[in-house]
Amino acid sequence: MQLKNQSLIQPDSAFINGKWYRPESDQYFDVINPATSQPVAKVPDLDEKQCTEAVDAAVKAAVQLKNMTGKQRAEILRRWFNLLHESRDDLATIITAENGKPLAEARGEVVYASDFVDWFAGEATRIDGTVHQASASANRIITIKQPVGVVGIITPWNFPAAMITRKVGAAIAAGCPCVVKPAAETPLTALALAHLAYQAGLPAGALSIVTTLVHTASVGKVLTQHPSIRKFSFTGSTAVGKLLAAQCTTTMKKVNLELGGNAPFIVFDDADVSKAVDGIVASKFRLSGQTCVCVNRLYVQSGVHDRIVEALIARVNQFRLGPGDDPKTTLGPLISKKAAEKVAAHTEDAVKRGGHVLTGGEVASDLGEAFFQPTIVTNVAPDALCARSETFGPFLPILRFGTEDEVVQMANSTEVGLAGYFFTENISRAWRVAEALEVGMVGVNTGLISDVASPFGGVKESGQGREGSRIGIDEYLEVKSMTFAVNN
Ligand SMILES: NC(=O)c1ccc[n+]([C@@H]2O[C@H](COP(=O)([O-])OP(=O)(O)OC[C@H]3O[C@@H](n4cnc5c(N)ncnc54)[C@H](O)[C@@H]3O)[C@@H](O)[C@H]2O)c1
Ligand SMILES: O=CCCC(=O)O
Repeated sequence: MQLKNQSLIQPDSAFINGKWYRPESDQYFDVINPATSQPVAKVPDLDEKQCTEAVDAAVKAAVQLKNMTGKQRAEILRRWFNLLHESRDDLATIITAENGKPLAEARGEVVYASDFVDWFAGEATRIDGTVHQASASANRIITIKQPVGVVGIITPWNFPAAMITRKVGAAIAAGCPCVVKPAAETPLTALALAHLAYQAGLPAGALSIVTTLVHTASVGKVLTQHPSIRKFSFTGSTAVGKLLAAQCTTTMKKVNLELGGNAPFIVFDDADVSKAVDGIVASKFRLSGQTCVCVNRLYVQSGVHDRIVEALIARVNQFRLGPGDDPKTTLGPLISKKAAEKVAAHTEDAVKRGGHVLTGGEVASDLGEAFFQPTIVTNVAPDALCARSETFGPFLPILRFGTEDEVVQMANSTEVGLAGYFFTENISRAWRVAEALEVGMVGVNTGLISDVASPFGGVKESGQGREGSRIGIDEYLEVKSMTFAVNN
């Protein structure tokens, strides 16, 4: 991989205790480029012992980070932000090589990821307490906020930079060291981020990157069960999140879970059709449909159904499917062959239940095993697999509906609730539906809701807690109340 700054990738190394770490063992795993199915690098397959070393280093760093002022931590974060910004082309190249997303999207992710670092640099200087009126007249009560302690973090492959900085930026701002296990598909971005964080002046041990494949479960046990880790933060599927949250109960860690979604997108008859189509395309096809907030089910009211479908087909047929490093590509591969097979299975199931494939519908095997054609299916049954669970691919199932009550009921009929979207020009309906949707985040007349300033998180089985925004730092802080007796 050709980079301007070749030091962002070190051969065969992880990053532990402030240094590139090359273990003596011969256990490594390949990082695969999804566009070619070929290896782009190999990284160490670290085990629970090496993860524990990273935790021990973090325990030492905790004292140092806690004793810094918020302003000092903010200065480190600002320098990190500047380095991320200067390295944005290289970081985008690394993201595209291991994740597959088109370079333009990868650059966008670097901006999004570094914005979290900048944002939390600001929050580091605003960790304030409160004053309370005591019930007993002799007492005075104040609160302070203190860092929760060492944080264990596990992240997915779909945003190899942003899913890390959204957590680590907040944790460092609060004064908490982090031990991160990135997804085995995308460890290189995580390692480059850590290298730049130390160049920015992070104390040794404050951020370690434990790369692993074979030892995923045992490393996960260290991060969820080690008594010195006080907080565990996870982004990934609901199934894995449930397992890891259960492991955390043995030591009663604070837990933050950002899990799977199944976002409904509703277009009412009174919507601006052209804006709605823009919103659907932006939300559905970002990262080839592999984001937790992507539209998973599109509900269109009968009066505008045919116009919406026609406009969507025209837009989808303009996509150029190809490898992410080709500047002409507008839609990249999925993360793996298995991911493409899942989209094929959802297509097949929808068709079996009466769905009509209007465009796409197949693996684009001429390009590679992880490419799937952008697909639109109409007449989808409410009980189809794609309506009940995340497809995580460039597959748009369309369901027709009649009334507002009916569609809100269908939108809410899932066990998850991360994002939901709708388009209407009726202000009363906008309030009603926004309040009625059982999700953590709503897009009203927009398909793009991700913003560092907006609290990110879900309800029901989509998780617990909120990341980003001015409340995201609270995930890494404990409130301590102090009662002072003034009349002895
Ligand atoms: N809510 C959010 O903010 C958000 C953001 C991005 C992705 N997601 C969700 O993530 C999922 C896609 O990501 P994925 O396929 O990487 O999810 P995943 O749950 O399979 O993996 C996520 C991480 O968990 C690790 N992991 C898996 N099994 C483990 C175990 N037994 N012990 C320890 N670690 C383990 C993986 O190696 C990876 O690092 C989707 O469901 C998506 O909606 C949610
Ligand atoms: O995949 C989920 C995270 C996407 C985002 O933060 O916009």
